[in-house]
Amino acid sequence: MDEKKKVKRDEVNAMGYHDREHTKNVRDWKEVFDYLVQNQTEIPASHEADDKELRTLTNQWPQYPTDFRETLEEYAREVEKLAYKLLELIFLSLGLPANKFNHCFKDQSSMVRLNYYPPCPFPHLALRVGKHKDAGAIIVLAQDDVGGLEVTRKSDGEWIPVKPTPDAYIINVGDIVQVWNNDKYESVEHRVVVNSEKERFSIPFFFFPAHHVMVKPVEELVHEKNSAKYREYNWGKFFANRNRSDFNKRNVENIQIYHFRISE
Ligand SMILES: O=C(O)CCC(=O)C(=O)O
Ligand SMILES: [Fe+2]
Repeated sequence: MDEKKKVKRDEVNAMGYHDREHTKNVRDWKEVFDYLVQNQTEIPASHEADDKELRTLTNQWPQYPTDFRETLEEYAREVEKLAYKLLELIFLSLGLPANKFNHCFKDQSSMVRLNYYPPCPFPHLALRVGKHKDAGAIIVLAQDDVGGLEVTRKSDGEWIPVKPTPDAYIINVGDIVQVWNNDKYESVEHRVVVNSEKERFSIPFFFFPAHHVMVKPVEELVHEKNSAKYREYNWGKFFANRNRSDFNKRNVENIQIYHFRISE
């Protein structure tokens, strides 16, 4: 049996290998291996608001290659340090204490994803990853030199390719940072377009807080001229809701932070 099939994810444990992800209910052209930064992590068992049950996710590691686990765990530890640093710089830039939100990541639900995008013979019919905004706090993305990542330009909504820069990460602000700072730094909409000839690898690190964290605009930033733009929401439930289409295509729209927007 393929080594990857032995660590295939299932309905109970979302970690490990899979090749059937959907973004906004459309199947993506890729294979994925997901692992948590904290080997065991609690998340809500369902997206239902009044269901308090938790589920423990555990990493699944293949036996081969033998140094796979050790290498990836070390990678996660190092990128986690960078993510904390970036978060601290964001808060400093807003005139707030650098470590203001570090406690939210004590029981973090952060994960790393290894993306393999095979060449796609039907480039007009598929996307490697459909358009979306990343839900977490910060995303540290490593990619190879193939390209395909695109972001929307705010002024006119055009898709702009992000040219790969050797040995550099792409840093994305996620929805949580956007809500914390009340829209000062916005999470960008992005997608990955297919390539009919070349395969592509990318490794995003998703910096996610603990499931119980309630996300809302930081009080110090909210005042008469800058009223809170979002109602408070629970991270774990948001994430569980977002992942509802992981296994099956659904007819529900994905949850987005604008669903928590306070109308002016
Ligand atoms: O592969 C990439 O460059 C980005 C993937 C992505 O946007 C995601 O997994 O959220
Ligand atoms: Fe993304």
